[in-house]
Amino acid sequence: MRNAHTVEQVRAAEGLLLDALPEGTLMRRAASGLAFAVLDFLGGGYGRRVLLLVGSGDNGGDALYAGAALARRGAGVEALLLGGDTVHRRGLAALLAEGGRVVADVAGAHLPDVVVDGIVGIGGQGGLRPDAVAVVEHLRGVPVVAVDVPSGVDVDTGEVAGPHVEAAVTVTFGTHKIAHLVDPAARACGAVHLVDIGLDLPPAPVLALQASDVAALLPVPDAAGHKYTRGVVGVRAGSAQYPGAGVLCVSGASTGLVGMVRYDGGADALVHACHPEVVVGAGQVQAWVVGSGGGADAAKALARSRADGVPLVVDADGLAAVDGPLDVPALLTPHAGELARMLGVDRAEVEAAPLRHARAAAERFAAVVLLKGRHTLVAEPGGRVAVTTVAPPWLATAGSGDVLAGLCGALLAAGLTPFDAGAVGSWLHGAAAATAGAGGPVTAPDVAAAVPTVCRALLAPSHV
Ligand SMILES: NC(=O)C1=CN([C@@H]2O[C@H](COP(=O)(O)OP(=O)(O)OC[C@H]3O[C@@H](n4cnc5c(N)ncnc54)[C@H](OP(=O)(O)O)[C@@H]3O)[C@@H](O)[C@H]2O)[C@@H](O)CC1
Ligand SMILES: Nc1ncnc2c1ncn2[C@@H]1O[C@H](COP(=O)(O)OP(=O)(O)O)[C@@H](O)[C@H]1O
Ligand SMILES: [K+]
Repeated sequence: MRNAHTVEQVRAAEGLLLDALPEGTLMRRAASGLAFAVLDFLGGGYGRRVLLLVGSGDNGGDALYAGAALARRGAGVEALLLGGDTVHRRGLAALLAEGGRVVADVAGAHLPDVVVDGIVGIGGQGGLRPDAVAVVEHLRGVPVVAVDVPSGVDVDTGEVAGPHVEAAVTVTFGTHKIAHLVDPAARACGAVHLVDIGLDLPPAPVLALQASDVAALLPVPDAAGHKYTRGVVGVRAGSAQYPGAGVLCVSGASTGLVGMVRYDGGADALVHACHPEVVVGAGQVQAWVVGSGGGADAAKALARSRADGVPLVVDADGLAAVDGPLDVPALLTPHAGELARMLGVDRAEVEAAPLRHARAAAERFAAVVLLKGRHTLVAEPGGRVAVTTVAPPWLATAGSGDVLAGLCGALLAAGLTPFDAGAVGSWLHGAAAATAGAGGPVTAPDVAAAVPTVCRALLAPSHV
């Protein structure tokens, strides 16, 4: 599991350790991990030119101590102090003692091989300040290693208020922060490298499942069971207008993770032709998937499915009929445009603050909300959020959302909670796209077809 904690949680954990350790221990651990990451990025230290951007706080202190270590390894290290008269004094003394130097500005100077962004970390408020914006703009094109977070992003929300640092690598300490997982800030982090500094932390409000977590949650058949004990998922998706959505939703449901798939939508001839294993017609199910390509019939399909009292996945056209708290366990699967309509806001507002809007929708509709995107968010009422980070951008292709809805429905029918079904389903979906595409394009049917291959790899002994 990759855990992302809030600034408040990190400060509390840091406070406990600070009392127990000699002064400066945590910063030395952080700076030494940072220096190794910069050396790794540069492929060595000797003869390399490093520019430190140093703010007024401990984030700047980390950069200065790391700069001292890099200077000791033969790098030419310069520091631009952006905190006015305030700077981490001992960090600066360490840098100067190793032959580093302070520069007054960067205009006209040769560009360095790497910039170390120690402008601001978890103590940051608001976006980058104008002096820092000008410097960052001037250095655009030079790779940046960010200290803890790229300066200018909001650490606890993943939002960005304006110009901010775009890092090639972010080196963080103790635990991930929410900005490392949640877009748009996550897009500015580059590769995130975590340095263990010994913090003891409580459960994280935001997490990202890793392969071993998904393997542990995957429903596997009981040796003494039969198809009904594995669960039956019902699909009410597709219509005369959008028959393909019904087929794709069924293809996501019918990847072998449940004992049976029923289809009760408006495209039964095509679904039956494409999926002879599917039973056509209404009947008893453990979960319904409603709405993908459902057109005008989606509202009725939702009402019928709710009346059954079983857990639901509600997608696409079905979402328009969700107007208040749901009375059955449910997973809603909007993209940003659909979530914006549900909340009565603009799509751009959702894209700028996906975490805030996914959490707000989870409270408002009393359901788990899976907000699709580059980093898909799965938010449950109460605030816990899973982020799926494994999907390649090729997955943004028509119909792949229908596959996801069916896949999540199968996991619900197999007995997973709506939160786990959303987190595991979106992980399998992203991994299937990566497997099927192997670095190149995929279509929605390719994604569904690759799900069993992904599951097989997860169930191999190395993952269990
Ligand atoms: N916690 C841990 O476990 C460990 C933490 N460690 C490190 O400490 C870092 C946190 O250090 P921190 O608390 O000193 O805060 P930090 O981010 O340097 O900012 C401080 C000052 O910046 C200023 N400022 C504010 N907003 C700004 C802006 N937008 N743009 C520019 N300046 C801005 C503001 O001062 P002001 O200018 O307003 O007076 C504020 O007081 C953390 O990220 C990690 O790197 C590791 O060493 C070890 C383990
Ligand atoms: N940039 C991206 N990187 C990775 N995955 C993406 C990206 N953009 C969209 N996706 C994924 O592509 C899928 C598209 O779903 P959706 O918009 O519902 O398509 P459709 O309605 O055509 O089925 C979602 O699973 C979403 O998370
Ligand atoms: K920083």
